[in-house]
Amino acid sequence: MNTAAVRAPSPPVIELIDVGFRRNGADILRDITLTVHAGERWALLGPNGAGKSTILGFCGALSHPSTGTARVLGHTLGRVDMQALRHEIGHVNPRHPLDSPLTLHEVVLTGITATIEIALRWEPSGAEIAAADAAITQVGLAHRRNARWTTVSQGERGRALIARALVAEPQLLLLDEPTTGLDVAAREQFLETVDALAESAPELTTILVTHHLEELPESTTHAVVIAHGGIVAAGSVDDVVTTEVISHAFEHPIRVAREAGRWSARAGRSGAAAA
Ligand SMILES: Nc1ncnc2c1ncn2[C@@H]1O[C@H](COP(=O)(O)OP(=O)(O)OP(=O)(O)O)[C@@H](O)[C@H]1O
Repeated sequence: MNTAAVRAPSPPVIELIDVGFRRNGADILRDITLTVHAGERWALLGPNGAGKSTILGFCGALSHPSTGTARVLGHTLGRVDMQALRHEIGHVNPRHPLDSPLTLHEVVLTGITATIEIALRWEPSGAEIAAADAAITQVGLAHRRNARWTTVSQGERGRALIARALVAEPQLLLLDEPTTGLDVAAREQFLETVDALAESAPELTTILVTHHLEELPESTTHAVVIAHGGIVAAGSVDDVVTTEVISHAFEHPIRVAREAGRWSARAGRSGAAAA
């Protein structure tokens, strides 16, 4: 018997129903309806200004929509303590605004208090120190545990920020253009780390925003493409990340290919230069 066929569907991690977002008289998002289930690994794609960060802001309980309903981990935004909800969500922001020379281990510990610096009058317990060490090992950085943040490379920082997010045992992990500024080797190491989560944390739901299809982890299962504040396509990654959908969203001919699990995009030329 196929047990997958009879298994009850998992409750949604994100539910956006007819969501709209309006600022200064302008519709930034409209008619956004999207459901994300536990263990799915989504890519959020679209051209500059499409509204990706705004949607990620709802998923991260940083803001709530002007119209419609947004539920995150079962809580309706606007009717929940957003700050408390944020503790259940890991957020990897490559522009982590840290000024002081904490060690990598200390930066990971700040994931427990959801602060940038070590929280005042806070002493991590033995279990919390061990959890930080486990998360650092999980992302392959045990040898850099005591390195000062200022001496940690961009690539290592990206992986350390995943460890910082994981130490709080989130159900949802948001990755906001996480490979920005990484060289090609560091990018691959970062993507390997993300792919490894699919094995080590299969129930963890991830949403990754990127402009570049080459930066999609192999383990991506679903994608949503947005343009001009609306959804162009959403669903299984192989149905959505196609030449047709991407060309439509970016309003430009873009040939999409998938080879050995990874995606590539080749943009056509307008022809003006050749004329
Ligand atoms: N609070 C706000 N007030 C006014 N306009 C806003 C606000 N937030 C976003 N916008 C506008 O809404 C549009 C969508 O912004 P958003 O940052 O979500 O797009 P994005 O897809 O993440 O873009 P990018 O790829 O350039 O980061 C942009 O035109 C932006 O200028």
